[in-house]
Amino acid sequence: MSNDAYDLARWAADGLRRHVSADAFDVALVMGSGWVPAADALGAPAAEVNMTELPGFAPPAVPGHYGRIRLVEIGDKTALVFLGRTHLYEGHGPAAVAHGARTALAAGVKTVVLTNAAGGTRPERQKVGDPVLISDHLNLTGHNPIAGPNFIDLTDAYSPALRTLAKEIDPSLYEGVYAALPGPSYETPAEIRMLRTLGADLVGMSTVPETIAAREGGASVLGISLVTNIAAGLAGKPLDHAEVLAAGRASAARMGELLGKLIRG
Ligand SMILES: Nc1nc2[nH]c(I)nc2c(=O)[nH]1
Repeated sequence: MSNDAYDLARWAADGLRRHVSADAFDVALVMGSGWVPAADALGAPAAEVNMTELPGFAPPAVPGHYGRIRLVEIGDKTALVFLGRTHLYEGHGPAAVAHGARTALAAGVKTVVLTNAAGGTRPERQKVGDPVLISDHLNLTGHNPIAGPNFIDLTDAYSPALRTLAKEIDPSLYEGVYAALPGPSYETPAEIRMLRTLGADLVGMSTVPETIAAREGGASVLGISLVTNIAAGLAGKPLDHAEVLAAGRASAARMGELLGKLIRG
C-alpha cells in the first residue's frame, strides 16, 4: 500500500489521542457482530469517539450505524475497543478494512484482539454459540491490505502465547482455522464442502485483513470467532434466528469475562 494508508493511520491515531485525551494504549479489541454485550462487560468507557470523526474510516454500511471507538481502563491496561468494522463487501478496499487495526498500531498498541461472528463448518464438534480460538487462517478474499514488495511472514499469525493464555483462563475453549471469503453472499453447500476439505473450521467475511495489517506492524494477534450459524448445507434444519441470537448473547457475556481476564493478565 502506498504511504497514504500508513500516513492516514498516523493522522487517525493523532485524532484519536485528542478525542480520548490519552496518548498511551496497551491493547485494541475489534468487536464483531454480536460481541457488543462482551464489550459492555469490559466496563464503562472513559471516553468514546465516532469513527467518522477520524480520518480514513469508511462511512457506516448501514446509515446511522456509526462505528465507535471506546477508551476503557481494564485493570492497569488501557484498551481501545472498536465497535463496528468495515468489511471488504462494502467496496472500500482492503486498506480501508485494515485502517482500524493500523490506527491502533499507530497509537502504540502492541496487542490486537479480533473478534467476529462466523459460520461453523464442523457440526460434528461445534454448536451455535461456541467461541472458537482462531489458530490460523485461509485468506480466500483475493485481497491483501499490504501492497508492494513487503513479504511479511505469517507463521504464528495468531499468537500461540495468547491462545495458551486464553485456554488457561477458559479450558473449554477449542481452536479452528478461519476461512475469510469476500461475501456478501453466504456459501453454497458445495463451497462449504470444499472449505471443509481445505481445512476450514470457520467461515467469515472479516478479520483476515486486520490480522495481516497487525502482523505487518509487529503486533500480537488473538482471534476469536463466535459460531453464529452452522454453515450452508450442514445444518439438517433451517436456522432459528432467535435461537442464534440467544446463543450469541449467552456466549458474549461469557466472552466479556474471558476478554477481561485476558487483558488484566
Ligand atoms: N462467509 C460466511 N460468513 C458468515 N458470517 C456468519 I454470522 N455466518 C457466515 C457464514 O456462514 N459464512
